[in-house]
Amino acid sequence: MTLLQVEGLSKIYPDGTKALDNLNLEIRTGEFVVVIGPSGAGKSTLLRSLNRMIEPTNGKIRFKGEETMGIKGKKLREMRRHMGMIFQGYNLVTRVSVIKNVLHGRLGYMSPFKGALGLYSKSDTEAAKSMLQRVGLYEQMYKRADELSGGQQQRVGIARALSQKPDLILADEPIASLDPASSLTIMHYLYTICKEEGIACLCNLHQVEIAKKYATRIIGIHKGSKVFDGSPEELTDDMIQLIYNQSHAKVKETA
Ligand SMILES: Nc1ncnc2c1ncn2[C@@H]1O[C@H](COP(=O)(O)OP(=O)(O)OP(=O)(O)O)[C@@H](O)[C@H]1O
Repeated sequence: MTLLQVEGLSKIYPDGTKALDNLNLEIRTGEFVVVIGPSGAGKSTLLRSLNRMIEPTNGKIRFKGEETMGIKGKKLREMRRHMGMIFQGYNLVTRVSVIKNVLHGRLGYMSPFKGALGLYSKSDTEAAKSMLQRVGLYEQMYKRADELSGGQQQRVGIARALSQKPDLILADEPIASLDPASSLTIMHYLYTICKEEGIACLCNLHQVEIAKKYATRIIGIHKGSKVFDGSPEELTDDMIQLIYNQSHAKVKETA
């Protein structure tokens, strides 16, 4: 089933940089899609345009059957509840506990008053504990977030995104700040939990080998355009060369 449909998405930044150029994309329920492409290709701009952290210049975005371009206020907040975001720099509130960071994923479901006072329900708290169990951090839940290693902080980031009960996770270079071993641990948790929960994931990565290991589908972007859309098997070495090095006019789109 189609979860997200993007048509003709473009983003021109105020300084004239064309970061996305008429991009089309479809994500189905439960897919694990990895976006690759050279630095500056527009990967972050794409992810952030989908949840409207960045305002696209043009195009249509349909999420769970609803047009999301132009929606504001309550409707935008409701849409964002269903799109969890994972960041390269984790974006935790480092001075508060691990479990509080996970509970922040519930803020979109609470009144601003209850949220400001941290009045989380018992069931939210129990769910947060169970998320932390799943990412192997149950024992660390009352530590301050900044007492954890980078890899552990990113596991908190995953648990926080999951506590939103999202249909889609947008992961913007989730392993770019981590060593190779921690990177694989993070990808393992992200992939496994998304699969188990039936959550779709759109993940930007620089590491092509890791993309091929986990993705059910890979999208290659170059200068803001989609130039490859296919299975990991279809992403041959020649195709990788073309995505990273050459004019996308030569790159065959496979889907
Ligand atoms: N706020 C901004 N204002 C102007 N140009 C921007 C802005 N943010 C990004 N860009 C430009 O838009 C283009 C796409 O940037 P983006 O960060 O989306 O690429 P990326 O593929 O995620 O790169 P990287 O892999 O290095 O993170 C680049 O040319 C970048 O310099």
